[in-house]
Amino acid sequence: MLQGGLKLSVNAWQKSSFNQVRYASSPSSKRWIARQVRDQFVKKALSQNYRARSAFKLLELDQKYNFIKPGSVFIDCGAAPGSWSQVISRKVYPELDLTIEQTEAVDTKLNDSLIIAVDLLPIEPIPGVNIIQGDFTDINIQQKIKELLKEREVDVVVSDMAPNFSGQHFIDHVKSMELCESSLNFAEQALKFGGTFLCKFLMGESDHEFRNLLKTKFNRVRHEKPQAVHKKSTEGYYMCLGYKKQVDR
Ligand SMILES: C[S@@+](CC[C@H](N)C(=O)[O-])C[C@H]1O[C@@H](n2cnc3c(N)ncnc32)[C@H](O)[C@@H]1O
Repeated sequence: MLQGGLKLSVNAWQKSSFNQVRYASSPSSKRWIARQVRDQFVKKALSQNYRARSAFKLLELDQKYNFIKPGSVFIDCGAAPGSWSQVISRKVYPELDLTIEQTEAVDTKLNDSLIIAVDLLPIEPIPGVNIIQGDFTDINIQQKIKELLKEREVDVVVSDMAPNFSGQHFIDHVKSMELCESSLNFAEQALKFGGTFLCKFLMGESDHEFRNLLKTKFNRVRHEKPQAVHKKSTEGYYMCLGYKKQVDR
């Protein structure tokens, strides 16, 4: 996540971050801030007014697979602070200048797109995005999503959900796979035939099992590690195309 307000210029932000490095209390926070200052994706996010560097993970995947299209229905799970929803909103409402942070409501009837973003944390308003605060794994929250959908089928479910890190890799991996399963369960109910599912996971013992499950449900499943993922990170993404929805006869 980016530190500092969106309105800071890159230079001002760098200057303030250098000061933070000087005054940071612990060595690990010094290292974190120093890494942010050097990070090309942090700089790009600031200059393009994205709320987090992770925007560039979704942009890279969309450039490769071209699945963010106007007129589609999107669910963004684990959306805070909102950079993936910003990417989707800018792509599906190209008529609007969404590079400028706006708080007033935007007429989303420009086309048939629908974007629903869910997170445990609050998300500042994003033009064209319906925000739900709550636990995505809670059926009451999933019911709220269904109410917003009004029986529309979903084209794309993306999940960038990450658990609170315990620091113990195995525990974090298991929690991450639970979030993946929850988003897949929801996707199975909501996606249309041929729909797309993208989910983040932390690599570990059971990711292959999950991948095999995905392969039974989608025509194409690819393991992706976009450039904006830190090299040493165990984070990966499953990009799943062509949902094989069972159609009732
Ligand atoms: C890496 S951040 C997402 C960044 C986001 N894609 C963006 O580009 O701004 C992971 C998010 O997952 C959320 N999260 C984790 N567990 C969740 C849950 N059970 N329900 C909803 N959100 C959850 C966290 O609150 C956190 O904001």
